[in-house]
Amino acid sequence: MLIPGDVTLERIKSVQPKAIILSGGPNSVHVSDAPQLPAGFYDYVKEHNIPVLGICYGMQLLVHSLGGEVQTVEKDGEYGRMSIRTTQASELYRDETDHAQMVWMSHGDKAVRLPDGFEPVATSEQGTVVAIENPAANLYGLQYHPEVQHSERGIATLRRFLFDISKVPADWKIENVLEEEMAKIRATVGPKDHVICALSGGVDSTVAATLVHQVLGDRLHCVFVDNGLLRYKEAERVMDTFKNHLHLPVTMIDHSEVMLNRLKGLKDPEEKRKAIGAEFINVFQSFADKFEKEHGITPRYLVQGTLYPDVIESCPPPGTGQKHSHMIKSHHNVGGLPKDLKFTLIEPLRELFKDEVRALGRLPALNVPEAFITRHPFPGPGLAVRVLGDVTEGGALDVLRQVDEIYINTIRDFGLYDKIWQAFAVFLPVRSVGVQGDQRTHSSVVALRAVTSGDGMTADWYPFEPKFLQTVSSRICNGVRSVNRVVYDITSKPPGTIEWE
Ligand SMILES: Nc1ncnc2c1ncn2[C@@H]1O[C@H](COP(=O)(O)OP(=O)(O)OP(=O)(O)O)[C@@H](O)[C@H]1O
Ligand SMILES: O=c1[nH]c(=O)c2[nH+]cn([C@@H]3O[C@H](COP(=O)(O)O)[C@@H](O)[C@H]3O)c2[nH]1
Ligand SMILES: NC(=O)CC[C@H](N)C(=O)O
Ligand SMILES: [Mg+2]
Repeated sequence: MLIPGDVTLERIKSVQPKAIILSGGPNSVHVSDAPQLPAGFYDYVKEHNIPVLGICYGMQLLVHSLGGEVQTVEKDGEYGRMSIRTTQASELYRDETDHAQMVWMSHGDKAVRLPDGFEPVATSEQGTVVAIENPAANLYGLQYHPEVQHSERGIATLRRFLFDISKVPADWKIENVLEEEMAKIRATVGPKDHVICALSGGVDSTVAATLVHQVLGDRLHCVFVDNGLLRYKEAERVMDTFKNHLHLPVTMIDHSEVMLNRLKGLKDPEEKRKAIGAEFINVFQSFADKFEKEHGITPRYLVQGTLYPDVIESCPPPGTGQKHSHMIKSHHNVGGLPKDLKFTLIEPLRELFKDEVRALGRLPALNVPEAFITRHPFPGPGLAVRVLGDVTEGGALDVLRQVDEIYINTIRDFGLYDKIWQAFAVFLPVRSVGVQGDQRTHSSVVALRAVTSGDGMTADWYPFEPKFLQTVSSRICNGVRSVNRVVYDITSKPPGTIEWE
């Protein structure tokens, strides 16, 4: 169970935890309103012998609150990939002494003195203490993120903490999520209610729509919006696949003119995201109004394929108590929603990550075709977050469509599509000098991005072979007249994000 970091001890007691994980967060323990442990926390966990694991900020909080010292480092922050090594036998790693692994880090503070009773059991290449434990008190800390896919043995360490040290039963099953979410929909939506589903052709909304459709049947009305920010021939392709493979009734609404007019002149990524979120809702509202006129019933519910990362990265919604997390970017379907939203949202995937959604979609009960399950994610704001700045300037969207199509086709030609989690091109708001056919050119620059990931929360850049890069670069410059330079993005997340805006 997830509960906010600033709850009372009574709230913690009410869930009768078998183990407690204190998560990471953007604060430093030295900031005055940083999340603290409630008074009496250590007495409570000691009395009930509840193991506690602090991750990143959580570990720093353990160290700080128990009398150790945490310092903010000026240089040598650790963001992204880092090698660590266990230094002695421990409870967390059992007898794995002197064992190296690659982990993912994201911190600028570190523990420089440990509280009494704690031992350092692993350190990073840069000498930072990255794992600590006090087994007698059942307290553990990891400075890196074991929960992310790129931490090699992270899941094994979490399993060790939860199932061996804490003896928590391993009974979470994706099948249970399916049943619980279907039951929630049955309990929420009345027998005569009609529901709209925002359907994009992506994995998440397709799985969400299939799940809701099983409960509501023809009272579900799927709407696919052509927002003018889609990829090359995307609208035709999506409508075609729905018709031929999924057999869900979908209405396509062309909103591209309104959307592009609204985006004219907008340069700030957040302003763009908010405008797009609002326009999406305008489309669903008009659809609901029209439905009411025709059928005398107002659809009051809106299904979206929102995932947990969309929620974490967006401005924390009011009332969730998540005041300590930072807004990274407003996902159009969460932080980009207008304040006066008239729909009640149905988001059956809201607490899941992408790999879990893929597993859900593959369950025989849903049986979503593999072509949907394995698609690379494509963000709702589409090419608008890949044309940096004003998307309506200088034909950038068209150039990007052509470049993206060549890039993805080349990835397919090289048999790499399923090895890459997401790949796309970015149109940069700069021009570079080139020479083509002995003529000077002053033309566009595009960046290519390809990442590996499991859930989109962290990512690493994909190490293409030189042969691929040579081929794709010449195909793009030869095939798209106004591009004379191609660059490849070699930034992991963190410190970058996957999209550029
Ligand atoms: N063009 C669109 N038309 C209608 N709804 C959309 C569109 N794009 C996005 N949405 C809605 O916004 C939600 C979030 O978009 P997002 O891109 O994260 O998910 P997805 O498209 O379903 O899956 P994926 O992440 O694999 O692309 C979608 O699940 C869907 O409900
Ligand atoms: O539907 C979406 N609406 C959005 O506003 C949005 N912003 C980012 N993304 C997708 O989320 C994943 C993580 O992206 P970032 O590292 O850029 O935050 C990547 O898969 C991104 O493509 C979005 N999807
Ligand atoms: N990811 C985190 O929990 C970061 C913790 C803290 N803000 C740091 O930079 O050290
Ligand atoms: Mg999408």
